[in-house]
This record gives sequence, structure tokens and C-alpha cells, in this order.
Amino acid sequence: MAFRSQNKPPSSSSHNKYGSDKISEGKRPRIGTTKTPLDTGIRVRKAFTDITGGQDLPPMSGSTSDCGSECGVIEFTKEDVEALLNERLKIKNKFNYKEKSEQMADCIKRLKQCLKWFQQLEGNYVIEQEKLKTLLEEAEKRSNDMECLMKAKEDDLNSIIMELRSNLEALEVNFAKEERDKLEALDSLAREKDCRLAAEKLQASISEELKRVQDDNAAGIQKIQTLNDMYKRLQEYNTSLQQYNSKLQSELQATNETLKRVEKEKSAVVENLSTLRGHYSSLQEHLKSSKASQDEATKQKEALASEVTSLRGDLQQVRDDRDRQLLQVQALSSEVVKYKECTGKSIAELDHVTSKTNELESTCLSQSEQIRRLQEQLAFAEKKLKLSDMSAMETRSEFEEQKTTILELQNCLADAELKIVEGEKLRKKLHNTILELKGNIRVFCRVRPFLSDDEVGTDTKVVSFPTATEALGQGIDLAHNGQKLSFTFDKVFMPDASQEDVFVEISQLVQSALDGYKVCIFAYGQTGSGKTYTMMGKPGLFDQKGLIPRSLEQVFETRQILQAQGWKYEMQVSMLEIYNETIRDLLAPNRTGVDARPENSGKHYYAIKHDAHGNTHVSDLTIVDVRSSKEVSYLLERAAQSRSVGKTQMNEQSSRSHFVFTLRIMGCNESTDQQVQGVLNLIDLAGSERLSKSGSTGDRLKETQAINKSLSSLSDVIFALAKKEEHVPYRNSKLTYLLQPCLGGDSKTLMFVNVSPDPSSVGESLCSLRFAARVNACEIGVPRRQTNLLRSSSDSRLSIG
Ligand SMILES: Nc1ncnc2c1ncn2[C@@H]1O[C@H](COP(=O)(O)OP(=O)(O)OP(=O)(O)O)[C@@H](O)[C@H]1O
Repeated sequence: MAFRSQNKPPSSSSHNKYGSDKISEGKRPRIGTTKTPLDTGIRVRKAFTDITGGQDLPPMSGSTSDCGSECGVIEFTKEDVEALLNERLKIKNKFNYKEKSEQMADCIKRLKQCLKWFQQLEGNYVIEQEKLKTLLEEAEKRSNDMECLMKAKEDDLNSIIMELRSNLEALEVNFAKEERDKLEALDSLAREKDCRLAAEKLQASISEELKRVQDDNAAGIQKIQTLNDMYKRLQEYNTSLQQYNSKLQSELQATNETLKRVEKEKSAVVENLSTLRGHYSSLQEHLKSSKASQDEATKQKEALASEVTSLRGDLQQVRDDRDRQLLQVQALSSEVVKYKECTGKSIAELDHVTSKTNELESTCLSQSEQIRRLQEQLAFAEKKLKLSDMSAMETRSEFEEQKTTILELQNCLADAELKIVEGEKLRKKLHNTILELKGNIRVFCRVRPFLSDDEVGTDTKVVSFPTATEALGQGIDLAHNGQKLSFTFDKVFMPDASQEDVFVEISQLVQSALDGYKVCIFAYGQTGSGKTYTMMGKPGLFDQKGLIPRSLEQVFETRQILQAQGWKYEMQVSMLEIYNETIRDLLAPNRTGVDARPENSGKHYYAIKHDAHGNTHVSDLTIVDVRSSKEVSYLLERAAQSRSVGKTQMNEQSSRSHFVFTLRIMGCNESTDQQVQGVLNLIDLAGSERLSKSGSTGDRLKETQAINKSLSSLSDVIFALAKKEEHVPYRNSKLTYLLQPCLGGDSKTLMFVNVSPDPSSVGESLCSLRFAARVNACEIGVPRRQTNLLRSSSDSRLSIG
């Protein structure tokens, strides 16, 4: 029993999770290498303990042998066995054989016991070995099974791994996508963060604004309360105003009706006039043909008369010849008589004389015959002359008749034209009234004719004029990129419009300056489109004078007429140019030529200031008192010499600056004690041009940039006014700041948009027309007449608007 427990193979096997026995490495029996306790030298104390009932026995004591036969198996340790084998007999007396044999018997007994134990142990080991062998076989079998199982499992696992790998790849793709999405999400998150920050800022500013608005609101509520009281009072006032307004409306309606009526009358008169014109032209043609036939008759008469005179001369000559020959005949006859009497003469001589006499007689006869023929001819010619005289008389009487008819017709025509002019005047007046009520800047468009430098011959006409009655004289069509763009303005002048035609349209406006209005006329357009031609005209050519000289002539003529009604006027002129954002005084005394520029002296600053009355002052600007248009013409010539002009690719003589002419009119009527203050601003703007087109470089480029900047400031101002923005950027350029009262104030403003018909300028023309259309839609307020008292002369001398 003790042995079994000693050698029992360690029950180290346990069931693993696959159901097979798993033997731990440390506990597995070492088959074939199993060492006995003797091999290992381990003292198997337990065996002795079991045998001795828990008490340690002394090593190899004699009691071992006693118990050997009784107890069966005694276990030995290696030391026991070694001690047993090395044991020496302890004999005190080597001849004591008894003791010796006893000791030897004892030793043998123990040796036997030991041997027996070994044998038993060996048997046990063999059994154990057998057992272990079967166990090993089982384990090997199990291991093979396990191996198969493992292989199947491995295959399974491989397929699972493959599947997992493909899953992994898909997952990796997904992952990359997710990664990208994540990055995008991070980006958008960052953006959102920025937005959020901006929104927070905005919110903060809005909150501030809100606070301010709330404060304003509180103040407003208070104001409302006070205004409510005022409102009640105003309502009463409003009712009265409404009544007045309805009266005005009905007046306006009546005026509109009158306008319509006048328009109708005008069209009737125009129709009448055209028929009269037709009649007149047919009569003119008739008259022309009559005149031609009369001229023919007169010529014939004259030819006949000259023929008669020459015939008479011939006749006279023939008569003289005849007389002379008769005298000769007479003399010869008397000579013949004398010869007959003188018998001493030879007969031959006599014959000669006779033959000569005969000859002369025959000549006389032929001449008589010629005279007779000539007399007949003369009679015939005289008859013819009489006849042509009679026909000339007839033609003259007919001509006289036609002359009276023409005179009558001309009177009729004059009447009709007078009616038209009056109708036109009325129409203009009404139109003016309507415009004043509308408060718009008026826009006239002028298209210049083709010039020799233009791209003529390219058959494509880019500018055309609609012929429909409603757009007649007011519409312009521009062909651009295959599209027809239509624009309508207050007036459109075609290329054949003369300077006089244009002036007629603005003369009313010029008149307004004398009536005490601020008037501003400016010309806008691309370079070379005819701005200077429109404003100044061509120097030295009477019929090509521009608006400025014509306006001045009208102002001074009207001043003369108004003198009879008690009006006395004082006029002052100033002229300046804005060149590269710098003001230049064109009438400065030291300016004799282009180079004598005051800014070179560095003394003048020409600061622009506006006073509370909307008058503009330019410090240091030369103001000249003028009494006649001739004086002004002289000043204009002086200014023209000082103006900055240059040559560009677009124009030989291009204005490189904005030219501002100002005529200040101060009038007072002694009989009525009325005083008026008007201003006439006539402005020739520098031409708008694209840098690429102008071909500018160096200083010219700088000029072009300055021009474009100020013109774009002008459009910014116009657009801000059109949109009724709170802030109008007048101060962005000298030009807009100078024109502030004209653009946004109470003046009558007219803009000319000059357009070139050249197909290569179509882009520029479109820009100009679009700008003009915006200007046309722009409300600047209602013009006011300045009838207040004149300020001190020194003050007014500085005012330009
Ligand atoms: N209506 C017209 N009839 C005849 N000739 C004209 C007319 N308009 C312009 N011209 C001619 O066209 C040319 C250019 O005109 P102008 O100098 O007036 O242009 P501009 O717009 O003032 O140019 P810039 O802005 O460069 O000064 C000139 O030779 C001028 O005589």
C-alpha cells in the first residue's frame, strides 16, 4: 500500500477544453528514464514513516531485520543501501566466529530484505511501465486525434483568417474612407468653429447694436410721444396739404392733358406742315422749272437779240459797202463821161473802165440781193423776238403768280412753325415742370458722326435709333455681342444734329440760371466721343461753337432784354481744372501757358468748402467780373491755352483733366426789390478710357489712372444716390466733392453722355450708356430758386456753386 502510494504515477493528467487529456510537462511520467529512489539518492522518508507507524527509525538498526519477515516489504533509501553495502563487521575479536556469523546473518538478512524490496520494486516498475505504455499509446492516439482535430481546426481557422483578412482589407478601405471623412469633418469643424467665432463676434456686435438700438428705441419712444403731439398737429396740416396736393394733382392732370393736347396739336401741325412742305416743294420745283424755262427764253431772247444786232451790223456794213460802191459807180460813171468827152483817150482804157463798171454794178446787184435777204432774216428774227418776248411775259406773269402763291404758303408755313415753336415751348415748360417735380438728373445723349480715323467700312453699324413714335428722338439702340440693347434718355441727338440743335434743347436750362437756379451741365463719355466738341465747339468756326460760348451769348443777350424790366445783373467767372486730383486755377494771373502752373509756386491750396446754403467755395481761386460775352470768350481762350491736353491713341487732342467753368449770376430788380442768385456750371469731364485702349505709359498712365479713379468715384456717388444710401461718398474725389451741391443738392443738373459710333468703341459706349441710364434714374431732390439776399461781395466771389 505504501509502495503504491510511493510509485503511483502522478495523476497529473486533466481534461483540456477539447475533451482530450492534457498532461502537464512537470507531472508527465518519464518513461524509460524513470529513476528509482536509489538513482535519485532521495531518501524516501515517508515509506519508513508509514511502516514504523509515524516514528522515525534509526538507520539500518537491527530492528529492521526483525520486522522484515513480518511486515513483508521494507523500503530502503539509497543511503540505507549504501550503508548496508559498506557495512563492516564490527568484531572485537576476529576469532569470535559466532558473533561474526551473527553479524553476517543479520547483514545477509537485511541484504535479502533489500533485494526483495528491489525485486518487488522492479515488478512494480514493470507493471507501472506497462501501464505507462498503454497510457502513452492512449495519449499518442489522443494526440493523433487531437492533431487531426487541430488540422481541421487549422483549416477552419485558415478559412476564417482568409475571411478575416478580406474583411480586414474591406475594413482598411472603410477605415481610410472614414479617416478621410474624419479629416473633412475636422476641417468643417474648424470652419464651423471659425464661423462660430465670427458669428459670436457678429452676435456681440449685434448685441451692442441691439443695445444701442434699444437705447435709440427708448429715445425714439420718447420722441414718438412728442412726435405724436406734433403728428396730430401735422395731421391737420396734412389734411390741408392733401387738399392742396389734390388741387395740384388735378392741375398736373390738367397740365398733362394740355400737354397731350399740345402733343396732338403738334402732331397735327407737323402733319399739316409736312403736307405744306410737300406742296411747297412741288411748287418750288414748278417754280424752278418755270425759272428754268424763263431763263431759257431769256437766253433765247438774248441770243436772238444778239443775232439781230449782228444781222443789223452786217446789214449796215452791206449798206455801207453798197453806198461806197454806188459812190464808186457814180465816180466811175462821171469818169466815163469825162473819158467820152476826152477823145484823146484809148478805146482799151475805155473798155477796161466799162468792164470795171459792169463788175461794180453786178457786185451792187448781188449786195442788194444780200441786203434783201438780210432784211427778210431781220424781219423773221424780229418776229421771233416778239414771240419770245410774249412768252417771257407770260412766264413772268406765271412766275409772279407762283411767287405770290409761295409767299402765301411761306406765311402759312411760318404760322405753322410759330405754332410748333410755341407748342414746343409749352411742351418743354411742362416737361420741365414734370422733371422738377420728379427731381431727376436729366440725361441727353449725343452720338458724334464718323471721323476719318474711325473704323468705317466695316458695314456693321453698332448704333441705331428707333423710329417708333414713342421713342423718336429719345431712344438709342446699341448692337453688342449679337444683342440689341435699348436705352431711353430725355433726348438723343443723332450724328447729324448741329451745335445749334443741341443748344436749343438746353437754352431753357441756361435761362434758369438767370432766374436764380443753380444749373450744372456736364459732359461724360469715353475719350474722343465729342465732349469738348459739345461743350466748347471748334474754335474759330462760327456755326460749330459749343454750348459754353452759346450759353454765354444767351445769358448776356437776355440780360440786355431783362434790363428793360428793371433787372440789373452782375456776373463773375471762374475756371478751374482738376488734374491728377489737384485743382488748378486756369485764370491765375501768372498762367500764361501750360507750364506756368500755380502749384509750381506752392502757394495755393484751393480748398473746397460748402456752406449751409449749398454754395461751394474754392479758396484762392481767381474770380473775374465780366460784362460781355466777348470778355468771357477771351477768358475761355486763355483757359483753353492753359488746359492740360495730350495726345492719346484715342484722340489727337485729349483733355487730360476735368474742366469746370462757373458763371455766377447775381441779379436784382430795383422796381420789385427782388434779388436772385444763379450759378451756371459747365463741365467738360476728362474722357473715360481703358488703360489698354489708351496706350498710356508714364505720366500719361498716371493721368489716366487719376481720371478713371475720379470717374469711378462719380459713379459711386450716383449709385449711392440712386439707392438712397445714407452715406454718399462725395469726399472720395475732388470732382465729386466739388459737384456735391449739383449731384445731391437742389440744382438743375443735366448730363450729356457722348457716344462714339465707331464699332471698335462699342464696349466703352455700352459702359457710358449704362452709367447714363443709372444717372437718369437717380433722384437728386427738387431744384430750388435762390432768391435770398445777396451776401457780401467778397464772400460771393469765392462761390462756385
Ligand atoms: N458732333 C460732332 N460733329 C463733328 N465732329 C465731332 C463731333 N463730335 C466730336 N467731333 C470731333 O471728334 C474729335 C474728338 O472730339 P473731342 O475732342 O470733343 O472728344 P472728347 O470726348 O472731348 O475727347 P477727350 O475726352 O479725349 O478730350 C474732334 O476732332 C472733334 O472735332
